[in-house]
Amino acid sequence: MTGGADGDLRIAVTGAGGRMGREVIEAAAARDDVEVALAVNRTPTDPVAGVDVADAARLDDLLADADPDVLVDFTGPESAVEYAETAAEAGVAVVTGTTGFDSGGTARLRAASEAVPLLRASNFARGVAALRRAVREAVVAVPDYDVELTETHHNGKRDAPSGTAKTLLDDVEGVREEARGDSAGGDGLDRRVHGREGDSPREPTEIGVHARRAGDVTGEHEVLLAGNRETLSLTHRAGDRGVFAEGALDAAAWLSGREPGRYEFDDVLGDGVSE
Ligand SMILES: NC(=O)C1=CN([C@@H]2O[C@H](COP(=O)(O)OP(=O)(O)OC[C@H]3O[C@@H](n4cnc5c(N)ncnc54)[C@H](OP(=O)(O)O)[C@@H]3O)[C@@H](O)[C@H]2O)C=CC1
Ligand SMILES: O=C(O)C1=N[C@H](C(=O)O)C[C@H](O)C1
Repeated sequence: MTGGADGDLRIAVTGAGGRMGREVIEAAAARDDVEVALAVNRTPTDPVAGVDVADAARLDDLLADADPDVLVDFTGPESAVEYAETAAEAGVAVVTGTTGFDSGGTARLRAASEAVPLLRASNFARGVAALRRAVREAVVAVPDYDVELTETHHNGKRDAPSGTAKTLLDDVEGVREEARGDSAGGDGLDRRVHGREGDSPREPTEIGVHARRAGDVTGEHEVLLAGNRETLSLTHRAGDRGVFAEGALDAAAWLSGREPGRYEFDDVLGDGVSE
């Protein structure tokens, strides 16, 4: 790990007043290898875990003053892109867990990653990394089974389906396309069906996607694979947001000092997902 004079990783946190921003600052406070050099928020926010929160509109000047190693972002898709571009101009690496990017936002993140290392992940839980592997393996084993994905989140979540759901769907489609010999690049036969209504039966190439929003559920993802005489259900449940914050800090520590480019959470975990 690279970092400040005493060897600590120095991070900047955007969205410091949000659910995840607070969690990241609290997780950093609980570690002795990470220092929060800067915390910003769009709207005025009281200190978080003793860390003052500055105005995000001044991010460029504040980055120049604080000179952090990595910017850790959990905000919204528009702000995440703007913050990543500001960090790239300042030569600061970026970890973003924000979800809901459109193709334009994704392209701008890619451009930012030409200047600095940028790691984007829809989910920083190690269990989700394991779930992805298990799902890919299961789909290889039963490529003709029906697949339905259900995700459940708290009632404050904006984007649907979740970023993790989209990642899992990409994984399923990639494996199924390969099994069928479809051309690579996501133009295969599979069709995502969001919810269901009407009177026609399910097509084999449908992948059902169901997004539930209720109460304070941190985050649950279930991939159901079903043949005619058996079902296989693979499920991850996040117990609290600390699991995401810890993963994001691990990613920041791993990313600091790397070459510019795009990175994923799997790069951090290597061959294993255990702590
Ligand atoms: N990858 C992962 O492991 C995880 C990813 N996430 C993702 O992280 C993101 C944030 O989630 P969460 O913390 O629950 O959300 P919150 O709504 O609790 O917080 C959002 C934060 O982002 C700021 N923000 C939102 N939109 C803008 C904008 N347009 N300009 C500037 N600031 C903005 C808010 O500022 P303000 O206070 O001013 O409103 C707030 O600080 C989501 O995309 C979510 O899906 C969440 C959990 C885990
Ligand atoms: O908004 C959330 O809360 C979460 N968002 C991420 C997603 O969209 O997949 C990760 C996690 O499920 C929590």
